[in-house]
Amino acid sequence: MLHTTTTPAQRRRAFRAGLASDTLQRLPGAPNPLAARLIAEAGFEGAYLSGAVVAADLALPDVGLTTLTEVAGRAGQVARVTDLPLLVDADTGFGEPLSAARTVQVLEDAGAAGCHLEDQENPKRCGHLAGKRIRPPEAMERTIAAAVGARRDPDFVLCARTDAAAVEGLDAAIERARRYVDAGADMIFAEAMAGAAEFERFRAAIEVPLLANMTEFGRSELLTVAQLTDVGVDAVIYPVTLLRLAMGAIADGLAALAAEGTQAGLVDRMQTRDELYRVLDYDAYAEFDSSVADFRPNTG
Ligand SMILES: C[C@](O)(C(=O)O)[C@H](CC(=O)O)C(=O)O
Ligand SMILES: [Mg+2]
Repeated sequence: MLHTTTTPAQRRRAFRAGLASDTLQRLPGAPNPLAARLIAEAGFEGAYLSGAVVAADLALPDVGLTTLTEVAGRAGQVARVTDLPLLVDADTGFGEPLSAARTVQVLEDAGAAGCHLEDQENPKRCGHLAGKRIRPPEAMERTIAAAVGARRDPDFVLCARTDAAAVEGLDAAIERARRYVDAGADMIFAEAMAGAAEFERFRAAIEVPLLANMTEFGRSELLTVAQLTDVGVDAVIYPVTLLRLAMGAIADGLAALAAEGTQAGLVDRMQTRDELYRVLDYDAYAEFDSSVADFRPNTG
């Protein structure tokens, strides 16, 4: 039935083990809990909760409008239906260091395997846009230290994201990453890298796992799993990929429905009722029901 069969602690250990292995941990962004089921079935190592997707789903831009409650609520909904570790985008931590500390605990309670905090000033924006403003590294170090200190499960992965490359240059971004690791970060998210060579520079400079963001229509060349593995990246997110695919299909479908006056021509592109019920494990619910009580007339 539709619930995780593992504990958050087990999923965090699995995530840590995956990051320590030679296999690139591939984390597609789950636009909803149902999609997380498909991500698991397709054999991915983990799932990602994108702040951009949580915002876009609410028809909001990704400029720090969403709250911890909204993000944690979504994280909890996704985490409870999958055995995959879930990495959550915690933006800037939703406030000052004390708030970042609370964010970590709330996301632990939601069942996440880890989260990332970024060094942008509020209001933050997508890391692939121009005009970003970066906090002083000392301020980010305080946030990381607070987050690390608040964590109750030492396996909860605290990832520090630096947006500095686009603002201060690659050397400064790498220097920040070093400092963030010293402050306690378990993983570094090198945001908006142009290509493989930039990841290589980060890789040579830091010891902890390195995360790449393969978001479309951004500043980064879309590197393959083989290319990312070659340069020593440990985890990759495809944060908005599934939302973009789904919204593309929705827009096309609406246009066709409006033009044709029927959806009949679209049916062969749809997930079928049978397939939806299979993913939902519908039969198991029916069986569960009948094991509790027999609702057929004239029995029992
Ligand atoms: C990774 C990211 O933080 C997200 O919220 O998914 C975004 C993705 C995007 O806007 O394409 C980002 O800032 O890179
Ligand atoms: Mg984000």
